[in-house]
Amino acid sequence: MKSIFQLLGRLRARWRGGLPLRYTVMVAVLAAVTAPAALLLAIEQQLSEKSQQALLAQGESALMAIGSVSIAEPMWVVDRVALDAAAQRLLENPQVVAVRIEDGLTNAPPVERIRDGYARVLDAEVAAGRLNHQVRQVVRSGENLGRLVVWFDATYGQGLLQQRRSQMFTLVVLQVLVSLVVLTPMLVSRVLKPIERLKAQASALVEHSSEEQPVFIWRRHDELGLLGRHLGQVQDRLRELFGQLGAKNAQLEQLAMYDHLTGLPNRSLFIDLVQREMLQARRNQQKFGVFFIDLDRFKAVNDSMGHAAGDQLLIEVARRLRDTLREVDVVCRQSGDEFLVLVRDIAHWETLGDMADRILQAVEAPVVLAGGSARVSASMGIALFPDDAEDFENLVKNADIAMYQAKSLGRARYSFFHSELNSRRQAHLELEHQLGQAITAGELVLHYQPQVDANTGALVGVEALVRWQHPQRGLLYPGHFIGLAEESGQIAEMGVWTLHEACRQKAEWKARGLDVGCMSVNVSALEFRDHRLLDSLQSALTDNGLQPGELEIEITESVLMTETDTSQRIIERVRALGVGIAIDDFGTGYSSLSYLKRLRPNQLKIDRSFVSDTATDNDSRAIVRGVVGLANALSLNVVAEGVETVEQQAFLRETGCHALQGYYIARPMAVEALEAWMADRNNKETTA
Ligand SMILES: Nc1nc2c(ncn2[C@@H]2O[C@@H]3COP(=O)(O)O[C@H]4[C@@H](O)[C@H](n5cnc6c(=O)[nH]c(N)nc65)O[C@@H]4COP(=O)(O)O[C@H]3[C@H]2O)c(=O)[nH]1
Repeated sequence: MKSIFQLLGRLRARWRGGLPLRYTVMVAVLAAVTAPAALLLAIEQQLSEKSQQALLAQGESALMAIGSVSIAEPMWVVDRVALDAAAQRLLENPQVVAVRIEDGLTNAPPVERIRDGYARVLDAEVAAGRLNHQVRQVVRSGENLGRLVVWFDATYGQGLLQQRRSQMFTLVVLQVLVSLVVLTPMLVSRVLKPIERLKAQASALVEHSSEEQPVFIWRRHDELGLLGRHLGQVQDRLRELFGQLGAKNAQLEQLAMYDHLTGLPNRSLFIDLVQREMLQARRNQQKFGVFFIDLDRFKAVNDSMGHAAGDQLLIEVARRLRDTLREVDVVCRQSGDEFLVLVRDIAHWETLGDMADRILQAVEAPVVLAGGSARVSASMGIALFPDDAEDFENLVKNADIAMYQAKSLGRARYSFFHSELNSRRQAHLELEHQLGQAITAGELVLHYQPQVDANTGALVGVEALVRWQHPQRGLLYPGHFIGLAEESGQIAEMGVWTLHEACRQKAEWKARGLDVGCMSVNVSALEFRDHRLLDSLQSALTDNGLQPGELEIEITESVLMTETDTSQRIIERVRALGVGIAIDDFGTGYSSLSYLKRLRPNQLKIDRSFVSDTATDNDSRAIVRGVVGLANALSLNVVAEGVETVEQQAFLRETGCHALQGYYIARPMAVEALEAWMADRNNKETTA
């Protein structure tokens, strides 16, 4: 019982939730066919019952009338045989159960005819309502001859009705069946199947995927056909949109997972790959390495040759890294000029070292760029899983620390991670942070190194060299922080300060009648390409009232020789301000004589390395002679840097070098020391 209720409950829920359409249509067809038929049947029953009764009643009356007339003559002549035959005829009527003819003229016994089985039960059946009996007087010529009594079967009508009912029912069932047989295929083919097709078409739309879609062709011209065609159009449009979406998705995935410049995996994808590698390495008890690669001097190339060249360089480096590594290794561009490499499945430490060497060599080969060729190197840090760290962040952090170690050891090399490197890296970061505050805190100072006339020894200029008076570490030289400032971009602010301070000091000396000659200020590659340089120079000159020829900027040869058109434009503007140009470290880069002619600097500074070797190395002597000859030919001034000995001084004098700078003459000095040095020389000259 309980399960029946449950079933009913489920059916009700199903009904509420909606039957499938084919069942609904079948139910509707059944209801539409059977309900009118059933109604018709019921009404027909009602009507025929009433009309049947009336007909039977009429039939009984007619029979009584005919019967009484037909027996009147035999009664009159007392013909009992004829009476008996008449009674027998009446009994032939199926309604009639018994007939009695009573003679009222004679005392003759009545003529009786009773159907078998009713002989004794007539009165009881009448009492039970199953028989009707009717009495009719037999009259002839106004004389009452007797009575005709007939018992009729009261259930006779019911039987007829029942028979009629079954016939009607059979007809209705036939009609229902015929209707179903005719209607069902029609509904199925004209409605249900198209709806099923529409459903399949709509499902295909809902489950739209990139896979091949079924094609639905509609030839019908009714509403369903129209709907199908519309769905088809929607499907086509969707297919088109999905196609576009797929292409966009692929594009987005590429953007999200790969570096757009180099096409290498980006950091997100790299993290994913390293984390998978960790799972596998743990399972198989394997090791793998992570290289942290940072390009040395990339900033200088980028700043001096422009961003397009920088991009070109990165693309080339990425290609070389990819070519150098094995198929199984992964190289990713982490940011800017930093790359990460996942070196899978390593058997020995030496494997890593060999790979690192190959990478260093590959990166160091010259790269031909649009504005000339450039050379960069790489500093690399190597951390090993699981020895150095067991999670991605620490693994990369430790490789980064090792990379800094490689950088501080002189760049263009690799270094393995060791935990004590942590503290050095911390110190480095700390220094970078402190440098940001050093300018505002007034911790930067300038020292000045004299430049003297090679022949007379007269002071012709001073070079301003920056120092950092660190509150804890004492006086720091540029080697400790210029690279840091270039990497962090703080060099721009530092450059502006240096320029203004050097000009201020020059103006102060001038005001006090001290002639230090031309003031030379170093300008880094980044500052040289910065459009603010000209404003900075202009304001430094006007703020301090300096005249043309009193200020000179030193730019390294490599900076000037890249993007020479731009360099030339900058130099022309600098010159227009009355500021001189000296090419620093001359001879160390690739000098092109034609560019030198075009750029026309005021002065060449022969690099210290050549000067220091002049005592022992014939080549260096030849180079110095060559540079001096070249400068003379182009009417440029030549300053030799790093003069440390009297022999070097003598040689340089002999070559025709114009000015000398170096420890032999004087070290870079603070303002007071320089003033004392000048006073001392003046005293000596006076005494001499
Ligand atoms: N061994 C030896 N060295 C000598 C001798 N004579 C001079 N020097 C050193 O050589 C460097 C000359 O400067 P530089 O080539 O422009 O090279 C400079 C320059 O490129 C850069 N620098 C210094 N000050 C500034 C600055 O204010 N701005 C920029 N952008 N760079 C600066 O830092 C570099 C190093 O500067 P310092 O450490 O001051 O080192 C100075 C100076 O102390 C010598 O006889 N023997």
